[in-house]
Amino acid sequence: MSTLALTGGRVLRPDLTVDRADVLVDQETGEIAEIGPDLGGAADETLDATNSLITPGFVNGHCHVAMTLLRGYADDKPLDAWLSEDIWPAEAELTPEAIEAGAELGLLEMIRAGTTGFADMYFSMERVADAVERAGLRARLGHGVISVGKEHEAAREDAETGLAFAREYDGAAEGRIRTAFMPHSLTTVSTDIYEEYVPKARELDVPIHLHANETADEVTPIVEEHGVRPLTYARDLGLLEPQDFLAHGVHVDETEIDLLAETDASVIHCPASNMKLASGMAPVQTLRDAGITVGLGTDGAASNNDLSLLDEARDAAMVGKLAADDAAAVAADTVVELATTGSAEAIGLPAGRLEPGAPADLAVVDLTGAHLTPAHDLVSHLAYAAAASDVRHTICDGRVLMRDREVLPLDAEGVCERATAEATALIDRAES
Ligand SMILES: N[C@@H](CCSC[C@H]1O[C@@H](n2cnc3c(=O)[nH]cnc32)[C@H](O)[C@@H]1O)C(=O)O
Ligand SMILES: [Zn+2]
Repeated sequence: MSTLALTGGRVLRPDLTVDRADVLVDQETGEIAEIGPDLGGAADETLDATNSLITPGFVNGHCHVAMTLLRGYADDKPLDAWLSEDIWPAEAELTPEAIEAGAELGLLEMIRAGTTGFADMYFSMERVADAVERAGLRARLGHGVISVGKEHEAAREDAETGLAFAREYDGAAEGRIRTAFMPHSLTTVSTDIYEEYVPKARELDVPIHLHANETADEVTPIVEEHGVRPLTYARDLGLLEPQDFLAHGVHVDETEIDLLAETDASVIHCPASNMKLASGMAPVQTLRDAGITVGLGTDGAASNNDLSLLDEARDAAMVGKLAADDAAAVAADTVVELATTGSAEAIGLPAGRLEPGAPADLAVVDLTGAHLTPAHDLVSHLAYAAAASDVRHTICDGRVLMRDREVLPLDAEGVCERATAEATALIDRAES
């Protein structure tokens, strides 16, 4: 077997305790072979982890990775106006080449932030899948289906594209890519499309992922049109199976929380996007207390405006306390779990865990920064003080994706140049 050893560091165990140990990775299976003292000697390749913490790789439960092209293009507006006045007109000019360039930029950023897995909803997803295959991460990918503003046949075609992608790409990139059927939201996809396509997605046995209960403006029309709360409507459409996951879940009432707990569907909390678009605050502590699986997502870079799960963890803790009016709510260990195993479980990808036999999806965080000194509690540092730029090495499926801040599978300079050129041309087309 070919082996990789991470030596001289500390490891964050699944019970969130920390101790000094080396980690030996079997690069053929992509799994952790052994954790213990002095494992460097016999390994084929070594990564220095001195003064560093080895953690499970971070998992981004909800993203639109190619939206890096629109980072900073339109800010400071609520969801409705932001999408309809700025984002959708610009997205109408996207080409498959632009999406691939934007996806590569996002993947570069994610690797540099210690992210090893993510869920993504966008279009031209075969180009996103190509970029993921090259970059080496794991992903749950789906074509975002929208019917609003389209003739019925055009909406059906969009849904067919979504099904075809889910069918053809599940298991791609040696199994690192999994798929889902991804209707955009409960208000942007019509009831008849749901009625026709949810059963078809079930036949493929892929999860369903959608935006739900993100803003108060989305709740009212559903209650008015269907006479029930959005998640009751979703359940009636067959949308809340255990493998399904919803982005946001900000405006959920008690009956909807009960429904999520009963059905076992998961919620991806996106605190930065929710704060930036002033959508509201998800009741994260209440969702967790109800036994609901909660993950953490950045959403797209245009509503965040970065793709760092460490930032997101800190935001989740801060806003979670405010929402619960309780400083003890959404504590440090909770957000570290949300950013790793919580997201992985919600989106149905294997999670990195510091134990033998687990996938070697790892991030190595440099602890020498002034902002991480002293080191009373490393879980606290991950939750409240560490930044994406502290991540030294990133490993996914046993392969080193970043070594000492150098991203190996991608040419960082070329990726940034291409993305800048595509983003500039995109905005020129959108505004001409
Ligand atoms: N096939 C669709 C594409 C949908 S992709 C998913 C969409 O979600 C949009 N989006 C990004 N962030 C959010 C959010 O927070 N809420 C709702 N939609 C979002 C994103 O801009 C993109 O248009 C089409 O032809 O338009
Ligand atoms: Zn989104």
